[in-house]
Amino acid sequence: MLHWGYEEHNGPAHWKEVFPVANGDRQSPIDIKTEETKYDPSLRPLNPSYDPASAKIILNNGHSTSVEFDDTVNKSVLTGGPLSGTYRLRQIHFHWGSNDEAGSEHTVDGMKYAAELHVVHWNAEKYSSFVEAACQSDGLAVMAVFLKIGECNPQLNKITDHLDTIRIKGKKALFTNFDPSCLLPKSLDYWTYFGSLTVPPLLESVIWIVLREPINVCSEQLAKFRSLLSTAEDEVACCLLRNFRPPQPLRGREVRRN
Ligand SMILES: NS(=O)(=O)c1ccc(S(=O)(=O)NCc2cccs2)s1
Ligand SMILES: [Zn+2]
Repeated sequence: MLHWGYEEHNGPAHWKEVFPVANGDRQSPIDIKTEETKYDPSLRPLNPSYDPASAKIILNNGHSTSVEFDDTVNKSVLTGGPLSGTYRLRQIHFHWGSNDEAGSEHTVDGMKYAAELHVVHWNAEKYSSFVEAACQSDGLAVMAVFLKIGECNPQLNKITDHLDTIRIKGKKALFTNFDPSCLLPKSLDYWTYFGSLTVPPLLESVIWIVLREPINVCSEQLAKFRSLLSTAEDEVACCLLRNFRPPQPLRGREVRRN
């Protein structure tokens, strides 16, 4: 496999050839079987606290589009929920499918949503860098939000309005004054479990926090993500039509809910 991606020749089924942890016992995403989740009274309310000035750039890295934040200080953080300590906001990004019938990474009783937002944080209290944290079992905390097809979402336009300026892999543009809380649903009720990055290097360092309430987006908004290119300037243009990893074996893990 040349470089990992989401096509037949380099997609999720091939990743284990370069990243053997793909067959590990705490891989993500998973199918959440709601009847088997366990209520845990020790779980606290989630407490996201983000400063819009922390937003820096919007980027097409060839695998997704992300908004990168200034994570040199504790200005945008997530505390509470299943977390002990303060996790610092690093970036947000999306996963989507080639049509509205599939696109989310986590599924709920086998049901696929149209897309999924990931809000990535790292344990800046215990570790001195993101990359160090990404190698620790409690290093990262990713909040996942399901996107379902319905009314257009004016907040999402803040992202999709910029996608035509970063069509090509590697392109980035200034992007500030953005608080990702605007993309969270009313309820912050969640499921939580121990898992991994859903993209190579698939490191098993993520405390997953999956919000139970989806947000609405419309088909036209999702279509804009599919026009991003997974290829750079000097390559034959190829659209990033889908970028979700399918659910992985639970391997006896527990999924708790608040
Ligand atoms: N789908 S997901 O939430 O699991 C993420 C995808 C990419 C993420 S990252 O930007 O944090 N880089 C991950 C890293 C690269 C090298 C060391 S860690 S997190
Ligand atoms: Zn992701």
